[in-house]
Amino acid sequence: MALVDNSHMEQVGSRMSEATAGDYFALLKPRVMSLVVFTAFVGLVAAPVTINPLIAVIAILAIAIGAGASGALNMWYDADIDAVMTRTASRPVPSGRVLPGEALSFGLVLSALSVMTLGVLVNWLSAALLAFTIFFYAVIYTMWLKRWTPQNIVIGGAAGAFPPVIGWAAATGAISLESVILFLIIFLWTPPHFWALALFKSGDYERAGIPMMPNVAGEASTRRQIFAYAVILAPIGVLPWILGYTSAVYGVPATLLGVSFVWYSWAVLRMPDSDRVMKPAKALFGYSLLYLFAIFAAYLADSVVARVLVLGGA
Ligand code: HEM
Ligand SMILES: CC(C)=CCC/C(C)=C/CC/C(C)=C/COP(=O)(O)OP(=O)(O)O
Repeated sequence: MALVDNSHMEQVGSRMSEATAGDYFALLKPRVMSLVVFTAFVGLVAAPVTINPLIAVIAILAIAIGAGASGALNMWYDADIDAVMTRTASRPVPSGRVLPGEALSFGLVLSALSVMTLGVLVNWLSAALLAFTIFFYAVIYTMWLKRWTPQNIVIGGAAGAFPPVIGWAAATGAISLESVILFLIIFLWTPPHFWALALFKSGDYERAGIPMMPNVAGEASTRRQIFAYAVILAPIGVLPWILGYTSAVYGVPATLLGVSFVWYSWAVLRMPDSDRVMKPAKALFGYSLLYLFAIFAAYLADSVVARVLVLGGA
């Protein structure tokens, strides 16, 4: 059930907007999706096969376009709530630069294009996973969970965790335990990543009527849950090393990154209730981005080192 009025999203006749290319680019959520695409790239490169470089480039481009398309569909549907949140009010649709119908068509065309490209030129398992991920983010998360339950980003976060599995499937045509662990890392990372931000942006979500955890369960409970996810995430991040999938090139940084994640989350847990500046929450949000980039970069470095060693030994 929508908590806010959607009526302003009606398109006026067949009027065209005067959107620029930059507005369409913004519909792809390029900053967030750059990290999403990086995790897909790592899944593709770390998979234990040699993939044709041209096919690899096509696969990554298709995943990037599919991820962007899901962002455009999200912005089409969420225009009503984006309009009342300070962080999102100037996005292309709520600001009127792109009409809702244009954002919807853009998202649908790019979704179809990306899935078909992956299916025809790479393989149909990765295409099916991409289609499912777009559907999960644009429909299950955006149209349903986000406005309905404070567990929205726990369940919806699965969409953001799929890209390395898609990359892996593009390279191998299969899903393996190793790619499922990469999924788990992002899945467990998402709640602290997002709730840290929600703690210091809770006013925005309250105004928009979105049931994010701090508004529903309160700040103290959100901080405890952030800490719990961090404590589970830290060892799962080291699992690829423990299971022998990687060497210390990944294992050592993953351990340090995990310990630091728990440390930042501990600071959020210990934050006094009266702290209105929320420095620890802002620090954790920033660190969460560094963590995900660095742990996937370490995974990539590990697989490159392993290949070089194999080549050297051959
Ligand atoms: C349901 C899951 C997620 C939610 C609700 C969420 C939410 C957010 C929000 C609200 C922001 C604030 C800034 C903005 O709008 O640009 C943000 C920033 C960011 N998120 Fe997430 N996120 C999720 C998953 C992910 C995933 C899976 C990734 C990457 C793998 C990611 C990467 C980023 C990055 C890179 C930024 C910084 C963007 C910037 O500098 O503007 N997020 N996230
Ligand atoms: C390959 C593929 C399809 C990847 C998709 C990956 C994915 C689901 C990323 C989610 C990241 C994200 C921007 C969440 C924002 O949630 P929000 O919409 O609640 O945030 P907002 O308030 O900033 O719009």
